[in-house]
Amino acid sequence: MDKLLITGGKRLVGDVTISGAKNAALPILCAGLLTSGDVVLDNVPHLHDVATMLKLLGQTGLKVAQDGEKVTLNGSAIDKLEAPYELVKTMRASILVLGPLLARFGEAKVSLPGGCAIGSRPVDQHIKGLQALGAEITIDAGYIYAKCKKLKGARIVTDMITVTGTENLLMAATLAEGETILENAAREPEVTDLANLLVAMGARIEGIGTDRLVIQGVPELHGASHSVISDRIEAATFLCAVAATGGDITLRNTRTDIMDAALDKLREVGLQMTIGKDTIRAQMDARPNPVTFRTTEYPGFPTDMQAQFMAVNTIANGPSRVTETIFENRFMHVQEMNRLGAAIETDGNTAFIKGVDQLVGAPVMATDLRASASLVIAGLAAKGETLIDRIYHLDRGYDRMEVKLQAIGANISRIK
Ligand SMILES: CC(=O)N[C@H]1[C@@H](OP(=O)(O)OP(=O)(O)OC[C@H]2O[C@@H](n3ccc(=O)[nH]c3=O)[C@H](O)[C@@H]2O)O[C@H](CO)[C@@H](O)[C@@H]1O
Ligand SMILES: C=C(OP(=O)(O)O)C(=O)O
Repeated sequence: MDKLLITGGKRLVGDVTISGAKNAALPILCAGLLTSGDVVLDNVPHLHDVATMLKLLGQTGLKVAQDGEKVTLNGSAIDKLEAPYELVKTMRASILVLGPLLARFGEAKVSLPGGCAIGSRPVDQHIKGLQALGAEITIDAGYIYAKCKKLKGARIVTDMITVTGTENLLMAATLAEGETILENAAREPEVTDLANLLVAMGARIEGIGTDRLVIQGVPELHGASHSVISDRIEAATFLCAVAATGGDITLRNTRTDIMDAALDKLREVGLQMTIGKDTIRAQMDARPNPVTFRTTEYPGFPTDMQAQFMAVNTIANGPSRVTETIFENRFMHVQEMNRLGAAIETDGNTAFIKGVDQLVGAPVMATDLRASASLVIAGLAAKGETLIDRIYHLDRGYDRMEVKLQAIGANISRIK
């Protein structure tokens, strides 16, 4: 199992090119199931989750051609309407094949994803929404069996805002008969990116970017080309890294208009930023200021940045408070950060961080994707060596993070 060895204390200086967003690429790849035409994608990140999704899609009979960041999908010969447990268990986003397969072929069998390190993460809203569209759904032996003659448009109000739930229902509704209204829809930029691709494929969607999506179903969709949006979480992760270590970095291929909540907090931290059209130059020469925040749905502060900001707070010049409202168990990094000398206490969904003068390197264990990234940030700022175990979590969602960090001066290496 690969590990990362970091010797902390280096300032980060240089350029980082941000990759396409994992959370946009995964639903967008599933949109390839909706048509027999070619879906030609660019800016697809090199991630384990993308490789897993391509494997899963390939097993359905979807043809996949990959050339670097370009991926071409062709769904003219899909014959296996299934997502098996072996793949779903390694990547929850596999649930995103359910809506498209059902809408186009009238049938799907998808393993239930189950919980994960950050929470129980049920998919009841995906199921409830598809049932409202007329699907018959049964659950047996860990699998969701979904069937329908033809999905029929309906008004769906989800109990909570769900990102992949919105994406699944949106994809299904594009091929349903008549009008579907998705109320309480997620407004995350990754949902918008998917919706833009669907429109390019011939879908009729109004309200893109709002919490009310109105879809007029069409009999079929056609092929299209699309470039996946830049990863706002990867970009903000590198900004947190330089806020913790000090330095002067420039991010390229960013989308600064979809990062307001994180950028506001980074300004409060003391990071000096010069924002260009698709670049951010970030300079830091002082100890970070502490920032207090609570995670909420977009456009609020993203839960996927909570752990990385907590890493910055551990060495800030004062106390801070972090409240996690999206997932019930997303503080697994706290104990590991405390092993590095941080002073964090938790009470329910709130963490109280003191801010210490210096972290000290130690062996730690990554428990989930963003927890891994936060430990990398903490390790870069710590004195001495930090060895991070179980970095397969990091590889799920960051495109060669250690290579990008090496290029800006970090002392980090992968141990096989
Ligand atoms: C692949 C992808 O895009 N993953 C992102 C997506 O995950 P994901 O789409 O799984 O997260 P959701 O937005 O669905 O989850 C939000 C909350 O709703 C709950 N819920 C959700 C669906 C449902 O049917 N029932 C239910 O109870 C979840 O347990 C959670 O507490 O959005 C999260 C919240 O921004 C991000 O952290 C993930 O990085
Ligand atoms: C929680 C995340 O991803 P996933 O939904 O794929 O587990 C994440 O990207 O931080």
